[in-house]
Amino acid sequence: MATLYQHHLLPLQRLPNSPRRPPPRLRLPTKPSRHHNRQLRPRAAASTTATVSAMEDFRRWLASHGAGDGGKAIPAAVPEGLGLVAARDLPRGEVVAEVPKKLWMDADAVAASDIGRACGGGGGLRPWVAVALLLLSEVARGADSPWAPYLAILPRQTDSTIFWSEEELLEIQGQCAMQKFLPVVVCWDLSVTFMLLLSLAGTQLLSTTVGVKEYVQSEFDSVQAEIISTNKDLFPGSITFDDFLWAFGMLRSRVFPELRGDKLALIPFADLVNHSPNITSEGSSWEIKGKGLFGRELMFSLRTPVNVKSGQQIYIQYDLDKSNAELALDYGFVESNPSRDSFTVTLEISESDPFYGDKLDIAEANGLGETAYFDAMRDACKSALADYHTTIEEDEELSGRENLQPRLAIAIGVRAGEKKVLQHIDGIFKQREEELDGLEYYQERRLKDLGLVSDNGEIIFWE
Ligand SMILES: C[S@@+](CC[C@H](N)C(=O)[O-])C[C@H]1O[C@@H](n2cnc3c(N)ncnc32)[C@H](O)[C@@H]1O
Repeated sequence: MATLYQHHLLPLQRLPNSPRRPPPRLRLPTKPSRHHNRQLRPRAAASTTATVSAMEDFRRWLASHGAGDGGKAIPAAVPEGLGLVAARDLPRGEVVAEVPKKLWMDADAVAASDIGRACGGGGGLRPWVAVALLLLSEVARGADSPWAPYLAILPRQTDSTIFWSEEELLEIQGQCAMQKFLPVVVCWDLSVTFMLLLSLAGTQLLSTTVGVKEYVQSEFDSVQAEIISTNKDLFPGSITFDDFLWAFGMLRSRVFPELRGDKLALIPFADLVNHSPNITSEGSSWEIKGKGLFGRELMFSLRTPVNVKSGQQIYIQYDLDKSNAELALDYGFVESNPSRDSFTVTLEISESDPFYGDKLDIAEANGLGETAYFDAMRDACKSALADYHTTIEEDEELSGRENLQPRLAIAIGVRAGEKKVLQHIDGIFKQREEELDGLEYYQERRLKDLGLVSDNGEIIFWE
């Protein structure tokens, strides 16, 4: 336990957004954040009037570039920050936002920019790093940027766990006991997907968040050395890790999930659409199509997946497959839907184990032949459950309280979900343990494979 606890604390102490770090110097957008953690990135004072005028500028900018679709959706302040509100009754499938390619921040925009010129078209960079650098260099240009009205309405941060303080992150701690010695490698979630993995990997939200930040830090170190420090004209103020993390967080939370790799793009206006758990349709709510003369101009077209009344907010479904931990990491919210709960259990067979081959064989065949294995799984579940500082009942009581801070609500939602999944796994192993007598033993199965035992379990003698 002590070792595992340290495993989480060590990287956390090095978290780059620690309040001990000097404040970022890049002037980031001044849209007021509804998020409560102001330590990391103190924002410039911005009055409501400034926001209203920023929104007006943004709307004018959209209209002047032919974005929108007859003003059916209006960017507006909503409980989730900003969002799209229906200007009239909209039937399901109606196009609500059309955004021409010239407004997208994507690989082509990078190639056409000074960033692209400075690094050979930007093609050598990872797509997200290239767009992140474009975003930061355009922020650095201030009012001279062609995207200035869009940049001005971007949030300073979201409730994604990458923006949480160390104290906030520790609210979700607890799950590390699963990394103790155990005989087989198993990865499981509430949908009872049974997968076999052959390496040890901590997969819970806390360690994932730390891992993501370490990854972003290493990317930052490279671009800092190779691009930022050698192109002072593009980045006149210094770019800090916090700035780079902000750009990463914006991409992570705003890019439509299907726009991956070279297609990665920030689509102003369309990226204001918020998520609702009530939208359960699998199909995509958007498409890219040709418009104008000979369909030459590419247009990002967003549709409403359901009927929306005038004045109501337009929502889409971000991703039905994401767990609550992934939603918390990418967007900074969770759902109460239990199918979003997950706890990935990653255990390993030690290669020095004298029965390594046999255990691996058992694992690969999904064989469940040893009482010890069930005991270990059940012990691991209990041990992991004991590591949480609160019980499910306490979490439920806490989550029912009024005016819960959004990040605390996320932490409670994720850790309660993990515990429910652990209890579920424990229940399954308990049940299988009780059924053990009826299961085919490994030795018996191997003899059967060799044709030495009949289906009724009798040894076949061929002499
Ligand atoms: C694509 S942006 C949507 C526009 C965003 N609301 C804004 O103010 O710019 C995604 C972000 O919106 C917020 N968001 C979207 N759907 C939400 C929901 N159902 N609950 C809470 N926040 C949500 C989260 O901050 C998320 O990271």
